[in-house]
Amino acid sequence: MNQTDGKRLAAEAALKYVEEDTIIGVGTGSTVDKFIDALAEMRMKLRGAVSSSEASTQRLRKHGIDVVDLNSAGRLDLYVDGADESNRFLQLIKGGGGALTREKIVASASERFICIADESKLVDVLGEFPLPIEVIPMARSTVARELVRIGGRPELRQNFTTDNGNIILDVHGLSITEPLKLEQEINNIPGVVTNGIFALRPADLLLLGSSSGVRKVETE
Ligand SMILES: O=C[C@H](O)[C@H](O)[C@H](O)COP(=O)(O)O
Repeated sequence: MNQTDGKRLAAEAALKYVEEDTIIGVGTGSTVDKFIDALAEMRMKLRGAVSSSEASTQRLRKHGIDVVDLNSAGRLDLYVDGADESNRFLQLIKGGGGALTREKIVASASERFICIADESKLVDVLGEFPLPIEVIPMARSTVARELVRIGGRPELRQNFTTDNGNIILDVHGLSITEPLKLEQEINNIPGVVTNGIFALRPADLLLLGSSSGVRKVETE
């Protein structure tokens, strides 16, 4: 089984957590694309979806799923999204697709966050995947200098603008042993919109797809 099959299995397994007549929060990425495709079969039973990116919005609409503004949706019961890395506490690195800020907003508006991924995403220590940080363009250099000061090697993501009109710095070389602390520290740098550590709001359940099926990992 390859990574794509693992993603598909996890995405399909998430479907059973979706309740009828609700508005569901939907993340972004290749794993979520599979979830959206699976969600299409129950579109008539959904009230709609709050989307975390323009890409997911387009895909949801293509399947005939109504996309609802978060401001009119109120609090959501469920948010489903992928991740670039997860530790066993379900603290995540996200933002490989650049959608981290809207993802963090929708996750924070949701009672339950189910993360879907293939088994390669589970790691002991976060940080092998370069940490994405969304930055206001005029602050690129000042933010980059601060990131070097805390031990990282920031690289500007080339030819990329976020859905919010900002840039992404991908930070290499961080071994994130205290995710909660680092998430707050980086978010305090002026010019940072948000960073891809999801520790203040970790996932509640991780569904990991692999050749032996779907493994459930819950917070300890
Ligand atoms: O910005 C993108 C998101 O955080 C994705 O959830 C993350 O990059 C994982 O993507 P994929 O499912 O494609 O591995």
